Amino acid sequence: MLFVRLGRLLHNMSVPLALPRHGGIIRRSMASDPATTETTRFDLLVIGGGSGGLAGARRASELGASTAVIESHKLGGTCVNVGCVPKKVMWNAAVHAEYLHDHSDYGFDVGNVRFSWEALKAKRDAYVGHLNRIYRNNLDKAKIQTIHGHARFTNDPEPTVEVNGKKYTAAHILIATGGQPTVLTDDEVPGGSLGVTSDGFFELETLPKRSVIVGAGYIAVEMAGILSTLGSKTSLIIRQTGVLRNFDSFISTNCTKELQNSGVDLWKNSEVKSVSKTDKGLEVTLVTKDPEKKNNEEKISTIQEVDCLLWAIGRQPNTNGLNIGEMGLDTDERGHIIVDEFQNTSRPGVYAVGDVCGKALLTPVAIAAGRKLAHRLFEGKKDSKLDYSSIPTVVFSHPPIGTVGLTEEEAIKLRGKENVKIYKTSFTPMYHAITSRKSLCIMKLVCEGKEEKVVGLHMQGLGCDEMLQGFALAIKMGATKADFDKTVAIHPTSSEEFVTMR
Ligand SMILES: Cc1cc2nc3c(=O)[nH]c(=O)nc-3n(C[C@H](O)[C@H](O)[C@H](O)COP(=O)(O)OP(=O)(O)OC[C@H]3O[C@@H](n4cnc5c(N)ncnc54)[C@H](O)[C@@H]3O)c2cc1C
Ligand SMILES: NC(=O)c1ccc[n+]([C@@H]2O[C@H](COP(=O)([O-])OP(=O)(O)OC[C@H]3O[C@@H](n4cnc5c(N)ncnc54)[C@H](OP(=O)(O)O)[C@@H]3O)[C@@H](O)[C@H]2O)c1
Ligand SMILES: N[C@@H](CCC(=O)N[C@@H](CS)C(=O)NCC(=O)O)C(=O)O
Repeated sequence: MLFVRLGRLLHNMSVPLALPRHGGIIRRSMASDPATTETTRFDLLVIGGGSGGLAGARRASELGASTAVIESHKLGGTCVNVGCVPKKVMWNAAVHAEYLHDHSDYGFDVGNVRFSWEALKAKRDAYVGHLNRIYRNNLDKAKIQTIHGHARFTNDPEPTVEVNGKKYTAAHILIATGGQPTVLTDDEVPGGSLGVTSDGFFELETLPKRSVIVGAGYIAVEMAGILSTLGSKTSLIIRQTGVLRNFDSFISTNCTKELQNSGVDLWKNSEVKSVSKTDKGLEVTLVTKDPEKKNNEEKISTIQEVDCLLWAIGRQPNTNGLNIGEMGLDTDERGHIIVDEFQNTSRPGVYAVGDVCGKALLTPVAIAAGRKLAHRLFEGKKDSKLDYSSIPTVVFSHPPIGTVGLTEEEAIKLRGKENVKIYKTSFTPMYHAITSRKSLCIMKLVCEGKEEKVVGLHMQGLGCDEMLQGFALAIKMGATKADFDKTVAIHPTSSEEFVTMR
């Protein structure tokens, strides 16, 4: 420990040195001399200051590793800057807008309520800026060196990274570069570049009067909900007949209906053919297939005066410019870095976590994988790895969706229909007993085997976002339907339905 403290002290002073540290690592800190050809050495070098990179770096530093984080943009990565955090602020605003419709049913006369997108955006951006500073302070407090710039692997024999002309290496290099929204080129869809992605959504200075969103996943559903609820006339263009097709079909079907019920103009079996700009906004031309017609008849339609066209069609890994090909790192067909269950890449001493690996693109997954890796590398916990099964996830739709474990379809495929028992219910939550606006709550338990182990839980309804974490814990612990039944209900809540299902 003495070595570690001394090492950190000297490191902070940026003094060239050769100091044996735990693991026999020699580090030379030359960062203050731009002309140097020397390579600065750490125990852990993290590329990407987003969720996975920051969490892994901070845990490694707590465990005594000299650590640096390289970030090309803003600390906090996608989640803080253009993901979960600003999205949740917008969702919260949309929930306010939804509840306004119920105020008179609950006896409030709120008069003429006005909404200012500009005021909301200013407060949201200030909060994000505050988080950027907190993350910077956290790194400084942990004595982690922050290197600003774009990292690129060099051709040195030992894995080495170059940033702004300086070289850095480490016993362990973690790639946590995340991803970015997929964009369509003008060759793929003429005029497609006139649209924005989720990154552009967070730059919108005013509430678009007319929005068109393309996609059927998390982001399309969440942003269609936010825009529509806040008052933008919103069309959602999907290629198939429902959104969230990877989710349990109960959820996919219900979410598709809820979007329509809430006023989103849904275009099924449709794709954007072209986009053009006019004086009054964008003109989005769609082609809609009629699956009923045997000859695959197509209909062409145009949505006019569009202020915001938003592509939400998936994300791709940030590996461009990293020079990983030269490093000999294996990637899949979509460019994600292939890792084993311990986050090892195909090159010893180089690891990857988070979105860049393409598996469960969620902040807590990146964080947990980064932390588990730090415990393995710097605490000698050789079995430390993230269990990727039964990861709970929430879609911030209206109402929200919570889901964990196997879908009914997956359970049947894996275990056979005869070994799967389904319990489900759908009801109007008591909140809506006295409101004219209604939304359903739907719940499903997927149970397996004679003991009816709960292997999947899926729900959409008011409060489902906050309801999921506890149930996810029970499922992780191996709860059976009998355990659910043994648990006394909490009344009057929606969650009580999960422990009284028959
Ligand atoms: C709109 C939206 C909403 C989301 N909502 C949620 C949600 O509600 N809940 C949830 O769990 N997840 C959500 N996500 C997903 C979540 O944001 C990601 O899973 C998470 O941020 C991934 O973390 P990461 O560390 O892998 O990458 P990132 O957070 O993307 O961080 C990667 C960092 O690496 C930097 N970088 C890239 N290349 C280089 C380079 N060569 N050199 C230096 N730096 C580099 C980038 O600038 C970036 O800061 C959302 C995503 C989006 C887009
Ligand atoms: N609440 C959260 O936790 C949260 C929120 C946002 C994002 N995220 C994470 O971020 C990831 C990325 O989000 P995402 O919504 O961009 O991707 P996504 O969830 O992977 O969904 C993208 C969907 O868009 C459709 N699509 C793909 N290409 C298309 C094209 N060319 N034209 C039209 N539609 C197309 C596909 O649906 P069809 O095949 O059905 O057409 C595809 O499933 C998510 O998977 C999630 O892990 C999480
Ligand atoms: N509850 C979380 C922290 C909150 C969180 O998830 N923060 C996001 C951004 S708002 C993150 O990327 N955190 C990285 C980190 O905490 O190291 C945890 O400690 O695991």
